[in-house]
Amino acid sequence: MLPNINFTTTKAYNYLTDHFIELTSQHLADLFKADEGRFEKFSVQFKDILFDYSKNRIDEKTVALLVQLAHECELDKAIGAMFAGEAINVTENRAVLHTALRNQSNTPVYVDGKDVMPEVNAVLDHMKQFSDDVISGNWKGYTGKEITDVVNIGIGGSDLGPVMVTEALKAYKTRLNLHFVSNVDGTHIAETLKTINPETTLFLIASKTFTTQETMANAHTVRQWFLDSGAKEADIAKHFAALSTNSKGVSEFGIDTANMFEFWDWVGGRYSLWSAIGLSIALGIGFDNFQKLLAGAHEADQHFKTTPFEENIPVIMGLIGIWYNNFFEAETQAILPYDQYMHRFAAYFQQGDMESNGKSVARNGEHVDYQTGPIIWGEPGTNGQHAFYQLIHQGTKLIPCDFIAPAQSHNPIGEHHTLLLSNFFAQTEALMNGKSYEEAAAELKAAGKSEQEIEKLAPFKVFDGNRPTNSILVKKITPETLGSLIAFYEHKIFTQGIIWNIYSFDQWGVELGKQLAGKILPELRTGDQVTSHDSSTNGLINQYKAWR
Ligand SMILES: O=P(O)(O)OC[C@H]1O[C@@H](O)[C@H](O)[C@@H](O)[C@@H]1O
Repeated sequence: MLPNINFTTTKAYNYLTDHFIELTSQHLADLFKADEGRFEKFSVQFKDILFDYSKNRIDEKTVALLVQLAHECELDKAIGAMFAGEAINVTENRAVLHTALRNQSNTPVYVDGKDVMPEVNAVLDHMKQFSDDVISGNWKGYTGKEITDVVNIGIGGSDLGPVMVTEALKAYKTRLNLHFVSNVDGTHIAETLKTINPETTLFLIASKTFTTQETMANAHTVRQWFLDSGAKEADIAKHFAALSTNSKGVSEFGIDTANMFEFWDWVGGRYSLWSAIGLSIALGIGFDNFQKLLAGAHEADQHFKTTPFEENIPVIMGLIGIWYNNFFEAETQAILPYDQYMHRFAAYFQQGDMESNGKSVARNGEHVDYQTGPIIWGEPGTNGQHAFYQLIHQGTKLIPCDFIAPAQSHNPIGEHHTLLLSNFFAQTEALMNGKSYEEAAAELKAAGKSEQEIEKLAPFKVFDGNRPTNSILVKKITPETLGSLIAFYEHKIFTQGIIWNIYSFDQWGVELGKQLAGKILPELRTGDQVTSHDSSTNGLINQYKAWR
C-alpha cells in the first residue's frame, strides 16, 4: 500500500515555507562565497557518476527539511512497496517491477505469490540466443541471406527507450542497421521502406498491448509490403518478431509465437526498455552490452533502495525538483546533455516524467491543490546555447537545468571534447554568478565605448545569475553508466510522485484523444458533410474533405 499523505500538510512543508522566504533573498554566488565546503557538502559520487547539486538555491537546512519531507511522506515505505511487487499502480491494479527486469542479483521477486525471476531470465535467454543468431549471421532471411537491417515498429514506450539508448550507445553498434518507425503518418514507414530490402530485413513489432492503432497500422503495412515483394506467408516467421504482453494478438497477426518475446503487465510502457522491448537494443549493441545496461540500472536500484536520503542521488534529484516546482513555482525542467549521442535523452524523459507525473488527482481521489509534474524539455549542448539559452540566462522564468556530460568522449577528435566541456563548465558557472552592472560597464569601457554608450548598453548586458543547475559528470557514456543514469531519473520521478501523492504508473490522460479519434475516423471515411461537433471541429473536417 502506498501512503496517502498531502505533503502540504506536513511539518516539513510548513518549515520549508518559512525557510523559502529566508533563502530567496540570498544569491547563489554568495552562498558559495560563504562556504568553501559547499561542493563537498552537496555532491555525491556513485561509481563513475559525479552528481553535483551544489549550484542550487539550497543550504544545509533546505536539504534537511526536504529529507524530513520525504520521511514524513513515507517515501521509504513506498520504495519498499515498489521493490516488493505490491500493486502500487492502483488504478490498473498492477505491480510496478521494471526493477525486476534488471535484477542481476537474481533474488526472488514475487507478484501475487509467484517469483517472476525465472520468467524474466527465460526471456533474457531467448533474447540472447536470438540476438546472437541474428548478429552472427546465423539467422537467415527467406532467400538465405543474412539480416542487415532491423526495423522496430512501436510508439511511446515501445519506441522512445530503444531509440534513445541505441543512439546514446551508438559507439557500441553491431553490424546491424537499426530503423525505428513510430508515427502513423505514412511518411515514416514509406521513407524507411525506401532504404531496406525485404530479403535482409527483420521487423520487430513492439507493443505492450498489441492494439495500439499506430503500431498496428504500420505493422499491417509492412506485412503487406513484405508479401507484395514476393515473400510467402510462411516466410513471415523469418522476418517478423513480436515484443508484447499479448500472445493472442500476436498469433492473430500471424507472427509465430516462437518469435514472440514476452513481458508482463507489471512493466509500464515508459519503463519497458529493460524488457523484451529492448530487443532492438540487444540487436543494435549486442546482448552483452544490453546486459551491462541492465547491470548499471540494477546498481542504481540498489543505491536507491539502500542509501540514506541525504546521500541518495535520485531522492535528492526529486526533492530539489519539488523545491523549485512547489516553492519557486518553476514550471519546467530542462535536461541538457553535452553529448551528441544522448540527443534523445530529454525526449525520452518527456514521456518518462510527463506521462508519469502529469496528474492532478491525488491518491485519495481528490483534486490536488498544488503543482505536480514539471514540463520536461531539452536539447544537447552546445546546440541549445545558440538557440534557447538566452531565456534561461536572461528571461523572466526560472528554469532549473540538469547539465550532463562525459569526461571521456567516444570520438576524441582534436580539441573537440575540450571545447565541448569548456562550455559545459562555463554555462553552469555563468548561470550561477551572472554579471553585474559594474562588470558589464567595465567590459564596455575596455572595449572603448563612451560613457554615454556604456549607460545605454550596460543594462542589457547584465545577468542576474542565481539560476540553479545540477551537474552530472560521468566518466564515459558506457552501457553501465547509461543504465545507472536512466534508473536514477526513473527513481527521481518515483520520489516526486510519492511526495505529490499521485499515481505515477497509469496514463489515463492519453485515452480521451484516442476515443475521439476513434469517433471521427468513420466520419472521415465518407464524403458527407459533418455537423455533429462544435463549429470549429466541423469547419476543419469539412474543409479537409473539400481539399483532400
Ligand atoms: O506498447 P503499446 O501498448 O503499443 O503502447 C504504446 C504507448 O501507448 C500510449 O498510448 C501510452 O500512453 C504509452 O504509455 C505507451 O507506451
